[in-house]
Amino acid sequence: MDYTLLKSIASPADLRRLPRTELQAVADELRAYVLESVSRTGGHLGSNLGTVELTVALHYVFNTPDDRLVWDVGHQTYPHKVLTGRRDRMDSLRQLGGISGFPRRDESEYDTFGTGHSSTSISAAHGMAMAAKIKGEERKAVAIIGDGSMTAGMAFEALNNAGVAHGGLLGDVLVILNDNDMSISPPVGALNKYLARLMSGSFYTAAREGAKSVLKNTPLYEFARKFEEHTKGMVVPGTIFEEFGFNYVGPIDGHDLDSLVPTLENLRDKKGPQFLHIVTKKGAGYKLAEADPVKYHAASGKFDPAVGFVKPATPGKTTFTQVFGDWLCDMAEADPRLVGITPAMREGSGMVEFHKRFPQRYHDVGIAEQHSVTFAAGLACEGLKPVVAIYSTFLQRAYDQMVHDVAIQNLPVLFALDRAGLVGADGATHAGNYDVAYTRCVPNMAVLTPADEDECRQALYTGFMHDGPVTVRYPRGAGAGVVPVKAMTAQPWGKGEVRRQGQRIAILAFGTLLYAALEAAERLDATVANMRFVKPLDADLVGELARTHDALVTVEDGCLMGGAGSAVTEALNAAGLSIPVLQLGLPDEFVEHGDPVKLMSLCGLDAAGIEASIVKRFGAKPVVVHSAAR
Ligand SMILES: Cc1ncc(C[n+]2csc(CCOP(=O)(O)OP(=O)(O)O)c2C)c(N)n1
Ligand SMILES: CC(=O)[C@@H](O)[C@H](O)COP(=O)(O)O
Ligand SMILES: [Mg+2]
Repeated sequence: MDYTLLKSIASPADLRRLPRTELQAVADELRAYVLESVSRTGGHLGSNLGTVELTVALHYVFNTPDDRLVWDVGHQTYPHKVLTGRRDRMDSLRQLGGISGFPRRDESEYDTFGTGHSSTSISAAHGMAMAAKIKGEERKAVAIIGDGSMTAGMAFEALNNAGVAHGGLLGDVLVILNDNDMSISPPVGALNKYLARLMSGSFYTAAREGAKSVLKNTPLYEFARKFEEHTKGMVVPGTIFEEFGFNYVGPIDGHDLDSLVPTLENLRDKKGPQFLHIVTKKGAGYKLAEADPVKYHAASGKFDPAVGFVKPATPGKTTFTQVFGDWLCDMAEADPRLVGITPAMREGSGMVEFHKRFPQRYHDVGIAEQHSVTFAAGLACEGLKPVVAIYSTFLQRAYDQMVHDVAIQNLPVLFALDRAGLVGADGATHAGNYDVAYTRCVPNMAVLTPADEDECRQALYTGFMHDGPVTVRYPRGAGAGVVPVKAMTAQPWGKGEVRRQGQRIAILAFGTLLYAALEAAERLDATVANMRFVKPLDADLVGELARTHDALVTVEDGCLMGGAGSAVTEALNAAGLSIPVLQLGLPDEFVEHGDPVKLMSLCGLDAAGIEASIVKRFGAKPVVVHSAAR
């Protein structure tokens, strides 16, 4: 395809100059372009293919960027990026120095709100709509949210707030529910069942009072009019969204531009909170993705669109996620009290097999991180042993639940924290940089940082056996390749181990950076300790190393501020030990998207970087002046 139309669109203003009859051709080119570029870069696929017509219609009808589009999650914004002046940069998507896979305010004026985590769009759009009212400006704010993201409490908190007037002001906010009957996995929960009922009874809603005028000029209007004649006097039931104060319209076909464009035009001209329910297909227009939307949610790398995603001929290294999934099944086999919980991340968290084998002990609670944690607390109160499998970045959502519902009551909940540290292509929104800092300060919480695959299995077992809340953190992908021993052995609680005996400098490694530290230590003849626990910290080992070395170096793949290195300095202070300490970890800045190996190197957290930092601080032949307190 030579993308003649797309090439003529440098910005949405160009799109708006085209006759409506050309829009389907634009959509066809756009879909092909997105598929082709994702096949070269990897990235989210199904959701982008499913929102092509919606994106064209939105930029055609609304006066963007003056009217604000807020994309929930933002994993479906590739067509939006192409239409908003970033067509030529799509080949750099999610790569170091390239454009982000999510909307970014610093990337384009059309990206009105940065996302990555779900269910924020209605709140943000409501804020923008209210700001327009307060400032006396005429503009619309549109939130585009998927059916999966709609399950989060935050979406309903926003509806609850946006549907009523405040001080006489009612925002002109339009919520578009993009219902493709999919989350990453098949959708779960009562809301999904409700939306399905709305879909099957669509003739009812099409005939509702508020909807009729909006459907004018659409193919649905005549149908709605006839239906109204037929049902005169009948009470048509309201939708939940109307109860929240929104004018509900739909469901309409989100791939049919002849319905979408006039419906959006009519909604654009209405005041107050509007709600449009559209129905789309995840992966639309690409048969393989339509047939298997779970697999085609995202591409991990390049692929041939004619062939689709293929498994590599030789299996890759076992990932930490797989280690967790195997451990979970083995542990469930051994202990009938185990219950596995995921907030909508079954595949990413390695729980597919567990779901198959233990369906009654598997709970996908939807995109509901807060609920997942308090639900686990409830299970634990009744003597069960919940394991919450959650990405480090998403546990941020449930901080109070972790503190208030789990830790204060000292309940035995195991948090399996996947995606700890930098995650690579998803960038700062998904990086798990903060969990050590935000968990270790909470009383009763134990924080385990396994160094490799086997340690991960044993740490999960150790945490599971502990009678209190525990986090076990591990990164995306594979580690050093240490094949887990099948037998599960509890690690000595709160104890680290010396892995290399050297002189003068002692490196205290937390987590998978142990191996980079060992490599650096070889060249410096430094001692290396695998600390295993951030909390309880092995204060005896810290003291011993401080007394026998000239300087300590802490190494971790989490944020420096408040992290494991800080725990070490606190322990030294508490023991009255004074020794130079170099703390290595992630800096006080958001690390961009890109290849994780390169990113770690840029942060000075590969073997060469660790060595260089030590040499820089302590000299090539590390000799440090002894402190008075030793
Ligand atoms: C708070 C949060 N939890 C989990 C995720 C991971 N996640 C990204 S997309 C997605 C599914 C979203 O479903 P939906 O909104 O229906 O969009 P679709 O993928 O169907 O287009 C999930 C669970 C996230 N981004 N944010
Ligand atoms: C958009 C989103 O939040 C998910 O799709 C995320 O990108 C998945 O990340 P992993 O590939 O690490 O599971
Ligand atoms: Mg969906």
